Amino acid sequence: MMPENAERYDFKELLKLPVGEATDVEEFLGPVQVAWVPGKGRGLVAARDVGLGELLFVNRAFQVAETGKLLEATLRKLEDPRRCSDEEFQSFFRLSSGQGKGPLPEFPELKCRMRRRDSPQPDVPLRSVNRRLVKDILDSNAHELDTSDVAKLQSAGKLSSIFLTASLVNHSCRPTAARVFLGDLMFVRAARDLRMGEEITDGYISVLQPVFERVAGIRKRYGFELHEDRGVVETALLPEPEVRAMLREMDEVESLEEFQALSEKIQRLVHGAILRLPSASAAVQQAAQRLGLGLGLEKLLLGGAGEVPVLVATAALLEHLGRLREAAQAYSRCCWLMEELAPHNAYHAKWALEALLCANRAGLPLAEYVAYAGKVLACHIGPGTLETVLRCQLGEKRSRSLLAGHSAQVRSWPPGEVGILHTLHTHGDPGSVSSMDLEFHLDEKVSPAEVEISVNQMLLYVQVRQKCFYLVLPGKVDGEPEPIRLSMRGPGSVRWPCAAALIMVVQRLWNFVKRHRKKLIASGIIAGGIWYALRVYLPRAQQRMFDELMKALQESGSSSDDSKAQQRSRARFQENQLVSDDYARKGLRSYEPKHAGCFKIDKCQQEVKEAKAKDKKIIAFKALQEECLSLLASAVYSIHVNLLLHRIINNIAGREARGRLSQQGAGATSKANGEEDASSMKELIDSTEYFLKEGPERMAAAARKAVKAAAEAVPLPPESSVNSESLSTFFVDVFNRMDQDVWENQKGASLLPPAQDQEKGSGKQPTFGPMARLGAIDLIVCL
Ligand SMILES: C[S@@+](CC[C@H](N)C(=O)[O-])C[C@H]1O[C@@H](n2cnc3c(N)ncnc32)[C@H](O)[C@@H]1O
Repeated sequence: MMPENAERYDFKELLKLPVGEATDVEEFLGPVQVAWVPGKGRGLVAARDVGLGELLFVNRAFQVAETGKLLEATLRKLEDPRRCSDEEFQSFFRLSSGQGKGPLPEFPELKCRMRRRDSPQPDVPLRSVNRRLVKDILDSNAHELDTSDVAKLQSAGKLSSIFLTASLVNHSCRPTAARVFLGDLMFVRAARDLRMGEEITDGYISVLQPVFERVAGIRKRYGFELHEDRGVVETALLPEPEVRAMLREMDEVESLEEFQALSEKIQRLVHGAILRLPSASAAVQQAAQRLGLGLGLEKLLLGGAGEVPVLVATAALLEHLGRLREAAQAYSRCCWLMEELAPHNAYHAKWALEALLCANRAGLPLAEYVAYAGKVLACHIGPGTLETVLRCQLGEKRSRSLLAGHSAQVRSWPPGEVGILHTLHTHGDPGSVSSMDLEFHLDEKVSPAEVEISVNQMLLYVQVRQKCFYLVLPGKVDGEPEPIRLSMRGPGSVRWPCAAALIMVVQRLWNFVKRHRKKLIASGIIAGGIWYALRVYLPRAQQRMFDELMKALQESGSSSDDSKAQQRSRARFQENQLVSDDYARKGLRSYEPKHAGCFKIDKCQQEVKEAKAKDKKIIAFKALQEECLSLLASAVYSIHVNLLLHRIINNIAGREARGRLSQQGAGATSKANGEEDASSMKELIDSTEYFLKEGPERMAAAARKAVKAAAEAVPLPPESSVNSESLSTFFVDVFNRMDQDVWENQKGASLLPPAQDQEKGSGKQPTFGPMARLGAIDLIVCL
């Protein structure tokens, strides 16, 4: 890795090195020389005009060590002649030990040094070294190496180092140089265009802080006072209490909206400050003029009012929320500020990369973002390093597709910013302005019709849409300057605004499609599925649901009809029951005396009374008991049979006949069924009449027989006492026997008139008609 000239360093390899790693790479000394700088001691200046990004020098660390161990490591190296040459030893002790710590020697000679190998001679005596002095030199000149990890390629631990040439670089709150650490080397480049003799400066502390914090930080850490034009202007225009209030608010802000609101507040504060410039003291105005400010004044003041951390937080939050287009713009705006504050330092490089990556994810056209990030990285690390850094971050394939077709053409403003860059040339004496040429580079989103320009005293206002820019003129304006010659340049072609806009839209669409091919295909399939579901499946499903609903409604309607019919039929049935029970009661009036005449209760009582002997009395008693129980059983059974026959006639037989009628349809009743129903009904009516006339005797006989048989199974008094349980068993037995006699054995003759016994003489028992019989059995089971 021997550089033939300044740009022959192999950055692909250098970028892979861990921070602080020793290298064999040759140092480089470019267009720089040592000079006295008023108020600062020695410093490095440009030996000729230098272009932006030009390599100024490459310096190898004299010593690298863990932070906190640098002093010991440096002492050991200085003491040992095998490791530290006399020339290096002398150069080290020519370094500043801090302001006011003794006179500075003449300019040390700048030279390139090869990496020194430890000498093999074993017996060289060690040097004696002033520990205190070494400590002071390190305090004034040491660098921490943990800011170089821009590309996130290297894991920078907490390492400190001391460089012999780079230690001649003074601090500025508007640095002119950018440095990066690669291995044990420091690369220093021009961060702006430099004129011959212009000082090469670096930021010892963060120059993104307000002036009072920068002053205090330098005083505390390096022990010298800051006297700079930036600080003078800032102190005069930005009142410290107002900036402190902003900083306090910054600590309390929690949401994106609050950050955005705070950013707007800071911008209002800064715009108010700029308007105060014309009424500021002559010293402040001269300091502003020396800074050569145009838009830079706004940027510097925004930096001093704390806009950068607010903007970085806003960008990070937008990125986190997936609002990538806005995030890309916010990072671009950070870069826009850095152009003035600390161009091409590690932060600037980081935010240029973030803007590019967000724009890529947002599907924005990348040409400008690539060009800008390429420019910033070229000035921060070296030419062509964007590709290497992207490859390490995104991988070979993605970085290649991101960079495809984009030339690394260097553009001098951050993309994504609705704004203008300007070069301002004035003619006439300094101190008054009567005519000027202004050249605006508009970005493609701005047309000249959207730009308004007005001049007032030292300020020239340029209003682009909602944004206001202030240009501080190098002298007072005498009246309205005439003529203002304005030329517009840049990609914002206004000749064919519609066509240009259309082409831009198509281009963006095409880029988007190319980038998100797979997602678009998947989205198309999903959208097709949703369309099918909505247009085809949904109407079908709705129709099916509608049909089912109608069916359910019909069913519920018919079931309610059914239940009404059931209610009606039940009411009719109950009414019929009442009617038939009434008939049954009337029938019993003639039945009762006949039934009573069938039982000889009085005679049995008499026999009990008349019996003298105990056993005869018991026999008489048993006969009385059987007669009474038979009367009871016969009476109950008769009542039931009587009710039963009437209910069968009025309800059951009638209902069965009606049911058959409705099943077959009105008027469709078969003749055979009709005749059968009529003959069954006649059987029942005849049976009822026969029962009421002849039944008492037959019931009494059946009851007596059943009681006699049951009394043999269930002992009765006086042999045994009875309780409700034994009585219940007894009567169940009695009625079962009566059932058998009357129904099951089909000795229906007891209930049937002799005329019904059609097969009389045939040897067969007479029976009920099948329908009447079924109904009767149902009813008996219920009873
Ligand atoms: C790293 S040295 C820079 C070179 C130093 N001027 C010299 O002559 O060796 C740091 C010292 O330079 C001086 N210095 C650097 N920047 C300065 C500044 N902006 N204003 C005043 N003194 C500065 C301070 O004395 C500081 O301690």
